[in-house]
Amino acid sequence: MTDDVLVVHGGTPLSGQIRVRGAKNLVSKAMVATLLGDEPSRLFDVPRIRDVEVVRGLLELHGVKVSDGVEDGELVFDPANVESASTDEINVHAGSSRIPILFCGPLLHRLGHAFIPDLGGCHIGPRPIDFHIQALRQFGAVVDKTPEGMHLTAPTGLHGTKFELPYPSVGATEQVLLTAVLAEGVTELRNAAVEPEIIDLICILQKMGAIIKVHTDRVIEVQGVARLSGYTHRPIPDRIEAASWAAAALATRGRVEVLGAEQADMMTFLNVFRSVGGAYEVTDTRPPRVGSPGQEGGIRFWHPGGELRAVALETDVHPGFMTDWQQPLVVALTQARGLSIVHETVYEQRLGYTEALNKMGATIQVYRDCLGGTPCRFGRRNFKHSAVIAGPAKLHAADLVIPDLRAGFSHLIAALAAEGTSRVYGVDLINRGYEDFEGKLSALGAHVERP
Ligand SMILES: CC(=O)N[C@H]1[C@@H](OP(=O)(O)OP(=O)(O)OC[C@H]2O[C@@H](n3ccc(=O)[nH]c3=O)[C@H](O)[C@@H]2O)O[C@H](CO)[C@@H](O)[C@@H]1O
Ligand SMILES: C=C(OP(=O)(O)O)C(=O)O
Repeated sequence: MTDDVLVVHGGTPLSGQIRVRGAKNLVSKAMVATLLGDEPSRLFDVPRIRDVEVVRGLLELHGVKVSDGVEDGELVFDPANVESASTDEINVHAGSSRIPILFCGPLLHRLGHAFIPDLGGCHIGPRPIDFHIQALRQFGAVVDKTPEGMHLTAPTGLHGTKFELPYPSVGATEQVLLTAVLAEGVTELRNAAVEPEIIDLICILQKMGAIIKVHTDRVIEVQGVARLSGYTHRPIPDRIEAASWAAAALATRGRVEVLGAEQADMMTFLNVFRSVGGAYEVTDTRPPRVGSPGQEGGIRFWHPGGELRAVALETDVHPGFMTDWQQPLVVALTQARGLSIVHETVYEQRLGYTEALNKMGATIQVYRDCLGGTPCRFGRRNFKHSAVIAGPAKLHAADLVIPDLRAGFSHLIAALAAEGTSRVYGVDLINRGYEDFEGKLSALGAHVERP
């Protein structure tokens, strides 16, 4: 742990330009989808993050040849020789990411069996996989949970089914999509998640030859096909990373242009950002004309001076305010005048990181009640899932230990906004979802160093 520490000299506004590439929460799934094709696939703008390494490792273990393409960030996947891998080899990746659960359908289609290691991901609630397992069983999979991981077979193949999600889970929706596309017959999924990353995954599957209809009211219908080809795809940019840098600009009273950020995927965040008192400008996103270098677009975020305003917000499924935007934004809310209220309705335990902010001088109280909005699933279950943030607070330096990905980035923002020198331990965790965050911090003029 001692060499996994970043020394942050706070108090300098972040200023400059950085670029975001393909979304962590799409790219990893796009990589899994390559298993479904009988031809190579090509994915652009793949960020160098830990989750991508984990999925690449798992694909390679299963015989997919992964190679670099011509462009920086381009990967080519050849699934011609998909084969079984040993449980020991697969278990090397146990606990490292949530994506392995999405290998179930594709491996069952390609091999007739699958082994899934224990999942990782952020510790922000119990994160059960009951919807995944129920759906897979309905498709015809036999699921056997053992102490070493999960074994699956499909003795009579996978067949289309009707399934209604108790909650619009992103992962379970992707599980159904990745299984239904090659299943025999029609699948109807009700109460599906419709996050932009899911729509982009549907675009990829459609490019491969899938027939997927997105109806109104969260209903998705998939008509299974006998084979899928490869795809060529440029993924949607990472809207969580973009919002994280926006929050960092606001908390440090700085100005950051996030090249690649897409307005359409961030509308809800932009509304809140403006309500708090942040300013932004969507920069030119027109595609370059043939023969001209063109201008890469993005969104410029800045603190316009004066005081920030408290807001009340509630995290929700798309098109609501993303839960993954919550932690970075709360740091900026510690600087807003008045009482801000944040009601976390997606995860039971995503407010633990506020203790560290309080240690730095913030005043944040967490409550078990559903504050400021509609009662949610957690209100009667005794989870501290609402926060009241009193501001503005003068943040001071502290020694911090990063608990998870987004909380980790929020600790970093707090240290940058605070006066004095903080030591942030466990920063390598941030590499799971933020490409070259240290390089980007330096590009934005942050004073950070490895001891
Ligand atoms: C790799 C990835 O894309 N991660 C994202 C994905 O996570 P992930 O796909 O894991 O999140 P889900 O949308 O599935 O989870 C939402 C809620 O549903 C619950 N649930 C989910 C599945 C299940 O079988 N049973 C169940 O009860 C979860 O505990 C949680 O309370 O969507 C989340 C919600 O936008 C984001 O925060 C994560 O960044
Ligand atoms: C919760 C997150 O990711 P994961 O599902 O990979 O843990 C996140 O990206 O904020």
